[in-house]
Amino acid sequence: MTWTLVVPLKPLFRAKSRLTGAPTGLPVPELALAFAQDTVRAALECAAVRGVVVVTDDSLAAGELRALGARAVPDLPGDGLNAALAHGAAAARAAEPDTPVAALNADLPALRPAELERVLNAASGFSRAFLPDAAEIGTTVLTALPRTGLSPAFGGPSRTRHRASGAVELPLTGVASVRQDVDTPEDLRAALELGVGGFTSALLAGPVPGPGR
Ligand SMILES: Nc1nc2c(ncn2[C@@H]2O[C@H](COP(=O)(O)OP(=O)(O)OP(=O)(O)O)[C@@H](O)[C@H]2O)c(=O)[nH]1
Ligand SMILES: C=C(OP(=O)(O)O)C(=O)O
Repeated sequence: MTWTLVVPLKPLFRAKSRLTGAPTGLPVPELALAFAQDTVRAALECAAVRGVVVVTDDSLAAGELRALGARAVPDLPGDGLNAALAHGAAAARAAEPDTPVAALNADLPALRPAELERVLNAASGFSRAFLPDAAEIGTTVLTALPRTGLSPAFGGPSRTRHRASGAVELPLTGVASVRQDVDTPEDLRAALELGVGGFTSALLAGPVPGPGR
């Protein structure tokens, strides 16, 4: 079974507000874009993924993520995260009515394709399933089989809401890269320990000094 992933991304100028003032000293919008690029690139390298639909109103991010092979669609006007996910799932199924769909956060810079494949393969046994984030409060992946509504309830303590909605919590170990979302400077440290992808690591390494500098 191969999945269409729906990746929501806020406009970069308001994304990742909890990283403002982080010791990296880097502009937060640049970090948010690099996280999304690493997330989408790893997702597209996953053998269980047939495509990625990014939902974003940010034209710069849409262009960069299309360049990696994702499809990008704008948000519905004024609706927020869960509406964006439902809209992305509908766009995916308008193109491919029988695809299973999975919401995936855009802030997983350490994501490893093989770990994502384990999560999606485990999810294929349940009509709806989810993976809690590393903090065990939120959610990083929510899945729905063909002809099943995604019914996303993301935002803050979404683990409890997804469980209450009937989605099955996947009891997996060894998938830390799929669970490590980055909201705070502490999360970024944890992601760096796991090993982040090339966009984030290049940004954190800074520009290569030119001659005479
Ligand atoms: N398309 C879209 N994506 C959203 C929206 N709100 C949040 N997201 C995305 O959903 C995921 C979780 O978002 P949040 O935790 O609310 O926001 P964040 O930018 O990650 O972090 P904070 O600003 O620190 O809350 C991230 O990938 C966001 O970019 C929205 O209104 N539209
Ligand atoms: C929106 C969510 O994530 P975050 O931890 O980024 O707030 C969530 O987990 O539902």
